[in-house]
Amino acid sequence: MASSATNLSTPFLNNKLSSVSLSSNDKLSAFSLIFRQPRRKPRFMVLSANVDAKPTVLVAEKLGEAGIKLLKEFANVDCSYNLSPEELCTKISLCDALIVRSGTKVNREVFESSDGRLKVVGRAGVGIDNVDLAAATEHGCLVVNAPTANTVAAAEHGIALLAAMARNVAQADASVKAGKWQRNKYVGVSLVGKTLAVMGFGKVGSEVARRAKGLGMHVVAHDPYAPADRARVIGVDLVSFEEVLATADFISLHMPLTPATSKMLNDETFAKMKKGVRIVNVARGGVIDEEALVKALDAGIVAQAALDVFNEEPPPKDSKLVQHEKVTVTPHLGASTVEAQEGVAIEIAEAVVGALKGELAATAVNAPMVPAEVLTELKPYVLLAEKLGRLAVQLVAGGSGVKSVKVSYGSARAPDDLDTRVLRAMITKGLIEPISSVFVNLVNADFTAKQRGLRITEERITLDGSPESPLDFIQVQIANVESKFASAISETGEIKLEGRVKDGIPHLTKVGSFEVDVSLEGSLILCRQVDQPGMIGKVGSVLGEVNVNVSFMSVGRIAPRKQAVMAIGVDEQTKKETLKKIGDIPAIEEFVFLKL
Ligand SMILES: NC(=O)c1ccc[n+]([C@@H]2O[C@H](COP(=O)([O-])OP(=O)(O)OC[C@H]3O[C@@H](n4cnc5c(N)ncnc54)[C@H](O)[C@@H]3O)[C@@H](O)[C@H]2O)c1
Ligand SMILES: O=C(O)[C@H](O)COP(=O)(O)O
Repeated sequence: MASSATNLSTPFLNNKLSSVSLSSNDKLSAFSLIFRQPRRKPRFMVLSANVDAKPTVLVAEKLGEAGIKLLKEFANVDCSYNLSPEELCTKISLCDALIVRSGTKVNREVFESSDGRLKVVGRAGVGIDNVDLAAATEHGCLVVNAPTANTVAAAEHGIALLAAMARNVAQADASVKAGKWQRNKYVGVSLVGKTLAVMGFGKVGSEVARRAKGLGMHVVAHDPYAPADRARVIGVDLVSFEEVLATADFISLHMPLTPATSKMLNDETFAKMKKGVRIVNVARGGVIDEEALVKALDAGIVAQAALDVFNEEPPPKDSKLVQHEKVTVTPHLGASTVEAQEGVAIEIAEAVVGALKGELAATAVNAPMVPAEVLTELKPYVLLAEKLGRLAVQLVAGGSGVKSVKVSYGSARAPDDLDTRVLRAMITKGLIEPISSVFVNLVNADFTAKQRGLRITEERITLDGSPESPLDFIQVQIANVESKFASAISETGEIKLEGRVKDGIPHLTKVGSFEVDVSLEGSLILCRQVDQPGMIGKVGSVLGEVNVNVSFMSVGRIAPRKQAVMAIGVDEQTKKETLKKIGDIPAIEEFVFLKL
């Protein structure tokens, strides 16, 4: 038996074991974590579902009809466009899901106003810079997007702007409509043979590159995270930022807006560009310092720009950039084709409905991406994990303050073949929910634990044997606490519980140093007694007298006629008087009632 312990600082982004320190004050809701099989395509991650009522989905921006139809099959759909921030905050407390495009700011206030009801935000498009992801996570709200359906539309718009800019299409059009005929003024530049630098070689960037090659351009790309083989397949060289600045005739921007990309094109970088460079932006306005661009246009460093996106949308009417004669603009139309909008609407409606049903979400933005097959396999262990957490925390004596929890996973699988993030989230849920009003799910588990100062350390125990099942046992230990049930304290001084899955059902198999075997269904009474004949009968008849059904009983003892722990599974809530009667049985030394 070998063991290893790991401490990782970004647990949800890592596929290995980790430790986290974690709290919060949300409301307990009717939502629960449910795991189901994917319906059609492999999906990742799961969420919560309102099991009581038809959910309400607020669609705050225009969405394709096909998506609305899908939503209506499952939910009450409120299509309210052009809401003011105040109106959005007022409506949101009545909604389980919200669907937006890029025009709605889903900020912290929106999550706070939802008062715990909002469970899913669907971004009908790619960019999620208008959604406060940190606030969503803190409120246990899943954010999903529709990352693929508008890729081609955005790439086509990029190419449309590139060509229109090079040939002055918009300016010439306006001139002819104004009654002029200025053939000499609108002489353009050719694309063929020119160097196009694609910045951000992701979905849209690579489609732009593919098309630009078809136009005979020499295409290079800058993207610190792009795989070299993707570039090779398209026939594009990945180059440094400096090289882009020095060599590009055209620059097309396709990165997300992040702190690192904000104002990436600024006074300093414009100064390094090849004189007469032309810039296309269908990514996000914020990646360009707009004032710096105006200066670079005036100075002739930048010959022309074609912009679909702006720092502020819509931009101010008197924006120097928009009004600049060398600038072609469109009102954030990259994703706006009939085909893309139908596709995006379907993609986001499916993701939101799936998440509300508790299915796996392929496009979760703020939650771990765990493959569906892994989740399916872990399903019984997920229940076991939550129940062990739930039991362990109920064993802590009041005032002890749980700070440090160690979880050990015994498995014959290779160390990198067991993703424990979901299990850790469920143990966290079990540990926190019984002692607070916080609703914990996969999205906010680590965050909630950290907030509460709860440190969870994970340890992997590699066992010999068949790696067929993912786990042999899970152990949960709470250190530095007193217990209501002294027998739950192990030889090493922690509250210790161990559980296994038997025939698909979670079982409690160890309490402190005592081996027991009780299926974790209903509720549980643990008694410590002096081992002697007739104890099972005595406790059983006290419960029978008040019609409490015993589902399971198991006795674990150190040695015959010495101390023993009896674990009794009961279906019903057991009254205090009945528990007192059990405690009054002379051989019973201590007992505790635990809700599962
Ligand atoms: N105008 C529109 O209507 C429209 C439509 C679709 C997408 N978009 C925007 O286009 C952008 C790209 O979308 P996508 O679907 O291709 O996203 P994507 O995630 O597939 O690609 C983004 C790429 O940018 C790269 N990147 C990240 N940081 C970078 C940096 N500092 N320098 C260079 N590259 C960096 C990433 O590695 C990734 O490969 C997003 O900002 C998105 O919001 C706009
Ligand atoms: O990020 C995106 O998907 C695009 O910017 C499209 O935004 P839209 O949905 O507001 O058109």
